[in-house]
Amino acid sequence: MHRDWIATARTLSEALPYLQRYDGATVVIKMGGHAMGDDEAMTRFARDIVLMKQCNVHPVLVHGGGPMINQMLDRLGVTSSFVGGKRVTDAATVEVVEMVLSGTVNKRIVQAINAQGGRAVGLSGKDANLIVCDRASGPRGEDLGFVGEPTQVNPAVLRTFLDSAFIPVVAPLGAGRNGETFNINGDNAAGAIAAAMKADRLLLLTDVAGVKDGDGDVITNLTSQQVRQLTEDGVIAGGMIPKTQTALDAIDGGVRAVVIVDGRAPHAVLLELFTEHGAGTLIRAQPRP
Ligand SMILES: Nc1ncnc2c1ncn2[C@@H]1O[C@H](COP(=O)(O)OP(=O)(O)O)[C@@H](O)[C@H]1O
Ligand SMILES: CC(=O)N[C@@H](CCC(=O)OP(=O)(O)O)C(=O)O
Repeated sequence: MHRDWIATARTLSEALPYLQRYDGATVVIKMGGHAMGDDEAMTRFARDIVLMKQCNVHPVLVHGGGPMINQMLDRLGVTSSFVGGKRVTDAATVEVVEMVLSGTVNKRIVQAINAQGGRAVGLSGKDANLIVCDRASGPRGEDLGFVGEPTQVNPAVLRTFLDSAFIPVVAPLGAGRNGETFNINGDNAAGAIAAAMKADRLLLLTDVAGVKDGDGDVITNLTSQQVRQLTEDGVIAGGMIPKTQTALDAIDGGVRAVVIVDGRAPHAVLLELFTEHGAGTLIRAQPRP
């Protein structure tokens, strides 16, 4: 029994250098719909976020919710398709997307954090013009309807949260210049916010252990150059393309490092930030010295 207590104390003690390294840091965390899991997993995630904030590491949460949007569209009998990893979004679909993301999904996360003693505040990219968008188009110039490409991010509202106990939770919607509402891919929204805030870390929580090589093994460290090569070789494909592209854009935009990590793994965020057992794939501009 005593040995267990000592092991627990040692784990806490070993967190000190990480707590010092991240003191006052801004960490943007994107939680994909597939990574959200059941209520127990959500509670665990929420507790980790509250612990981070308590340790003076400032989380800015951005969420997805693709599977939840699909469920609601099914219930309403609306079909939707994807081009280049983005949902083709007509006027009726964007109404459903906003309802699900800003409503159900956003408030589920907000409530989970607040139930753990945090003070989460839900926002979307439309609040305070946080994310202003132009129309995005597909890889071959396809019309995607109301899908937004973030062109101007105004993070002032998020900065006010950094100096307070509040934890912002952002739904990936954007404001158009002519009053439109735009649906933004969650990874894109998180990357744009992380770059605008010059975040210390961007964590992309997904449903795989990290970026895998040709043999299916997780690559723990990648440079921007290696990401470009693996994409050219077709090893990085499908849903991993927008994620790694977001990582490169964020690094070009001044984010120090991006980690793609398995959000289904218990305490993935804590392990990544506060222990030497960082999981997933770390992408940075230069290789580690
Ligand atoms: N090299 C790779 N390493 C890991 N996953 C990859 C790779 N290439 C393609 N993928 C695919 O990318 C998917 C992750 O993207 P996606 O499903 O869009 O995630 P999310 O829903 O979390 O945003 C993985 O489930 C996997 O099928
Ligand atoms: C334009 C676009 O594709 N938007 C996404 C927004 C949600 C999202 O990104 O959800 P995940 O992170 O769970 O995939 C969509 O409509 O599904």
